[in-house]
This record gives sequence, C-alpha cells and structure tokens, in this order.
Amino acid sequence: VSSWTRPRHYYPPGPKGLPLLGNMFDIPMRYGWETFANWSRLYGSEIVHVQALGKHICVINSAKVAKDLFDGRPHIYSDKEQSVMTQELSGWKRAWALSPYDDEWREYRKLFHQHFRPSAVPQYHHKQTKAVRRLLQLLLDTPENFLAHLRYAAGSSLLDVVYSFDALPGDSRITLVEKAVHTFARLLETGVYLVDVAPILKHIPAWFPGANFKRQAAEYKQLVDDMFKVPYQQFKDAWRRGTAQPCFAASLLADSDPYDASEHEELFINLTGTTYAAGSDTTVAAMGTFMLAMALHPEVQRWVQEELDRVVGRERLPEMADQPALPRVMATVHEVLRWHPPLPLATPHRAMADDVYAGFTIPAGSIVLGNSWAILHDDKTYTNPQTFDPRRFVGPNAQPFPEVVFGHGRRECPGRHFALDILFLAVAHVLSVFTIERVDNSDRVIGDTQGLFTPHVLSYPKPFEASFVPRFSGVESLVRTAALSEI
Ligand code: HEM
Repeated sequence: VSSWTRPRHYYPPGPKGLPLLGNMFDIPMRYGWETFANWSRLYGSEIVHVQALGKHICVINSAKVAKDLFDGRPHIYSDKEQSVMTQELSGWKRAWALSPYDDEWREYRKLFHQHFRPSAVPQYHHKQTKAVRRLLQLLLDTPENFLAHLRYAAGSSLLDVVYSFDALPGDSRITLVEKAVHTFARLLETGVYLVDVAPILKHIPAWFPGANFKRQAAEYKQLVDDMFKVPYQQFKDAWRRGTAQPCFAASLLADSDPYDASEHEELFINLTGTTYAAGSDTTVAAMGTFMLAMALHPEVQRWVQEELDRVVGRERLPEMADQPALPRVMATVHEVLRWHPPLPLATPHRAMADDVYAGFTIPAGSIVLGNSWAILHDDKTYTNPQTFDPRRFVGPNAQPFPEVVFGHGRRECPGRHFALDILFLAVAHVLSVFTIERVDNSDRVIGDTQGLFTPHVLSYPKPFEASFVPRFSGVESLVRTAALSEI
C-alpha cells in the first residue's frame, strides 16, 4: 500500500546505474561538459540526471532551462554544495564564492558589488593597463615563457587592485595563489572523499592509518590560509605605516568604523582573498585561450589588426577609451570566452528544496550544474559552434553575448565587468604590436577540444608553443617606453 500511495518521482533521464552503486562509474571525471552535452542529445532532454552515494546530480544543458531555474527560481538554486574535505578541512571555507546562500554571503556580495560594479571598475583601468603593458615587454624579452607572463599579468593586476602591491615578475604572492588554487582543482579532480560521505571521520587523528586525507587537507589548508592572510597582512602593515595606496582593501578599511575594523578583519581577509583567487586563474585561462585561438587562426588576427591599425595606428598603444571604436577586439574577447569558457560547468549549485520542472523531480540537496559549455556550443544559437569565429558577434545579425560564461542566476560572476575590461586591453595590446605564430611542432587539431584543453573544472589550453613577431619596426621602442612610463 505504501509503495502505491508514495508519490512517484520522475528524475530527468540519464544513464541507467548499477544497483546500490548507482551511477558511480558513469560520472565523468574528465571533460564532463562534453559527456553531459552528449547525454542531453542521447536522451533527448535538456536536463540529465545521475545518482551516486545518495547524491543526485542534475545537469542543465540549455539556455532556456538555465534561465527558468537559476534566474526564475533563485530561492531554490542559489546555494552551493558544502564539503567537509574542501571547505572545512582544507580551508576553502574562506572563499565566499563557495558559501551557502545566506546572509553572510549577501554581505560579501554587497561589499564586492560596491567596488566592482560597472561604474566602479573604471577606477582600476590604469592598473589593468599597467599590467598589460608590462606583459608586452615580457613578451618582447622572453616570448618563450608567454604562458607564465599571462599569469603575471592577471596576478599582478589583481594584487595591485586589491592590495595596492606593485608586484614584479616572479613575485612569490603570484606563485602562492597559483599553488593554492591548484589545491581546489586537485580536490575536485579527486571527486568524493569518504569524509564527505561519513563526516564523523573528520575527527580521526592525522597519524591514524588510512587518514591520508587529513594530512593532505592540512597541507592544502596551510597554502589556502597563506593565500588569504599573507597579502592582507602585508597590506595591513603598509596601511598602519600610512604607505598603502588606494585599492579595494584600503576602501574597505576607510569605509568601516575604526572601532569595528578589527571585528571585520576576517570578513575583509575573506572578501579580498576571494577576489584574488576567483579572478586570477580564470583570467589566465581566458588569456591563454586567446593566444591559442590566435595561433590557430591567422586570418582572425589580420581581421582584428586591420581595425587596430585604422583606429589606434602605429604611433601609440590602445587605451580603454578606444573600446567603442574596436568592436572586432570585443568580438574576439566574446568568442574566446564562448569557444572555451574557463569554467565550462560554472561552479556546482545546490537545490535548497524539492522542485519539479517539466514533470521531472529535482530533489532538495541535488548538485545542480549549469553546463555553460553546452549552452555556448548549442547550434540552435551559435552556427558552427566548434568553429572559432569572432565575426559572429558583429554586424546586424550578431549573435547574443555569451553571458553564461560567467555562470548562473544570483551566483553569476560579479567580477565580469572587470574581467571583460582586462581581456579587452590584453587582446587590443597584444594584437596591436605582435602577430602570434603557431610553432608547428605539435599535432594539435583545430576543433579537437580534448587535444587542446585540460580536462578539469577550470580548463586551460594545454601547453603549446607560439612565437610573437613584432608587427612593425617601431614596436620595441613603443613597448619599452610604455612599460617605463608605467613604473
Ligand atoms: C574570464 C574571467 C572570469 C570568468 C570566466 C569567471 C567566471 C565565473 C563563474 C562561472 C563563476 C561561478 C558562477 C556560478 O556558480 O554560477 C564565478 C564566480 C565568481 N567570480 Fe568570476 N570569472 C572571471 C573573472 C573574475 C574576476 C576578475 C573576479 C574578481 C575581480 C571574479 C570574481 C568572482 C567571484 C567573487 C565569484 C563568486 C560569486 C558568488 O558566489 O556570489 N571573477 N566567476
């Protein structure tokens, strides 16, 4: 009788799992975005579902469903999954990008928004320009290390904007964020830790046989804590000495009541550290994809360079003020992000209540993934989606801005205006003075995503070689003079 009267749940379709184990062996650990998009086609459903270890995972593969759920039902789909291993033991609790959807998150988001909304971002343009101009000089001097130089450009601009540090190449704080963010990628690559299935295990001591995870978490936590605390403490010292320059951290302190400031210390550490951690690797990945796309598509470079020569000329470097006159540069930025979004599955959201959509049940506690990659490679919206072609974003029939690159609903990336501006500056500067040439020692094939990009949550181009050929005789003096004037 009870099985007759119990309400029936129709989960979205997906691979048929094994008894007890569910879909444990179906969940893709590499290039998940492609597998989920394939399942969506195979099962003829925009939402697909798998289940393992008592957890439901629902993956949304279309713009319409993503809008309906993430934007239309924010009270259900704005939460984030909490993991004992990641947040609690490895120190990632500080990152409010992973926080539950609660009042504390609202406070972080409000403060962040005040400093990174569209009208606030122009105050950082000179710092972003400085970082990009130094990138040009590094590309001129040691072009073979171009991937490391991208990390410097993204990291140094954020260190400057957040803490007013003038970081030079090789700065240990840039390496620190790289190592700390790497721990997050490692945690996600590993998948499920036993301690997340049985949280009581967190109490066993690190020396206990089988407690490897505790030793690993302690190592990760040290790096993560350092990433949050070291730059903030250095900034605080400068602030006390009265030598700190205007920056995000300085306005937070200046705006807060001095008597409350120490109470807010943890809030400020987490707010500034998350900005730096969330903004650096994503920007590095996008800049790397830009370089790869250019190396593979000389005809696109010529198309953009024709515009740059016409608008900027060869006597000066581009500036933020040139943006309205450079639609091809902006189209290239959009296409880079669409072609290979740095976070192809955004970040996992969590359903806060049972929900029913199109007759399918999405149970409370489900992990809900917005498959941005699938949405951006949907051939109903983007013709020939695998092809890198910025021309799709200009002219009267321009395709829509690929906004899901920046995630979904209330958790959408609040740093996107800042990110788009530094990417504009990087593309405009690099293509003004260099032609990027492919070094043909690889068997990379255009359109082969798996051959070109790394397989995990934050996906970068796999290492590749390219050369940076100055486009005209005045490049060297233009670049060196600009870099000097930025010191
Ligand atoms: C190309 C560069 C970037 C990309 C592709 C990107 C993408 C994303 C994505 C997909 C999310 C998660 C959204 C979701 O879960 O639905 C996110 C969150 C976030 N991003 Fe970005 N991002 C970029 C740059 C930046 C920058 C430069 C900053 C800081 C200045 C930043 C700050 C943040 C923060 C604070 C969050 C957490 C928001 C929240 O949980 O409420 N991002 N970003």
